[in-house]
Amino acid sequence: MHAYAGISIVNAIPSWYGSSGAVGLKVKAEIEETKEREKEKESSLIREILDFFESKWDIPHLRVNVESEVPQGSGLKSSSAVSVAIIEEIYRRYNIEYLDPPKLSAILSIKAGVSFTGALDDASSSYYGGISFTNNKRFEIIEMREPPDGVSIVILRKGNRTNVNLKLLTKFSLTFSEIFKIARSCPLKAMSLNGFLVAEVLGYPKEPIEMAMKKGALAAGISGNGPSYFAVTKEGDEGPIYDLFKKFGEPIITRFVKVEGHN
Ligand SMILES: Nc1ncnc2c1ncn2[C@@H]1O[C@H](COP(=O)(O)OP(=O)(O)OP(=O)(O)O)[C@@H](O)[C@H]1O
Ligand SMILES: O=C(O)C1=C[C@@H](O)[C@@H](O)[C@H](O)C1
Repeated sequence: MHAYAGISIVNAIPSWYGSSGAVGLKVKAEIEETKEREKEKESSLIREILDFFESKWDIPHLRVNVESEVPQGSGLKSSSAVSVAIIEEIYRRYNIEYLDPPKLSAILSIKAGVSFTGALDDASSSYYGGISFTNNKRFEIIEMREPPDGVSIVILRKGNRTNVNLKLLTKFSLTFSEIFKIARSCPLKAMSLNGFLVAEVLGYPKEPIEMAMKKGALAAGISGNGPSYFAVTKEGDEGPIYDLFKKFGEPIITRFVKVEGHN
């Protein structure tokens, strides 16, 4: 099964309220049965998911193959996409019905230590497409919404996040919960506010965001906990932002993904 990478509208770490938009970069996961698992080759997240299923259901040992269009440690929701895709594959293959894949992904991501809040916002957009609004503390999807039409997204993919002090974000919980309220009526505005604040607090350069806005982007920011940047433009207006981002790395142009639903 494939799931989607995503960009942040509101980072949930400070206030537990999060919002994420699915984009057309895919993460595919396939499972195959194996005699022995090679646990030392599994990422902590994959190990947690396989251990969970083996402990609860009588299923064979599995090996997971992941093909991803986004690098790990990029802030582009790779971990949530990998986990919802594996969970869905296992459900389908062994006819298991349990929690919705995004909810189970959130629980197992916390257990695996790869997420603070479980990132239900990321997992929901990754699995269903569209834009998610979630309360991660309550494992609650508040709303799944269609993304805006007629826009393109230019992403500056950067991987291998180095140590950033995510605890600093929690000092700004009130501001982020206000940004979440703004996101409910104006996701594009919230993306930029979130992006500026995340960059400021975590110490990422704000230049790519500021310059993208000056060049006419509708929104720009940092995704997740960084280090990837993105900008939203009117369809057809990507050129100047693409050229700008090219100065900082290898940009890619994509679109929001509409709500597809797997249910
Ligand atoms: N392609 C992958 N294959 C296997 N495991 C992965 C993959 N991507 C992520 N993971 C697992 O998820 C963990 C966290 O991933 P990562 O730091 O990439 O999160 P992210 O989703 O990019 O970040 P953010 O939450 O800021 O968007 C990794 O340490 C690894 O255990
Ligand atoms: O670890 C987490 O809980 C999160 C990480 C980032 O992707 C955030 O964007 C997300 O909202 C929550």
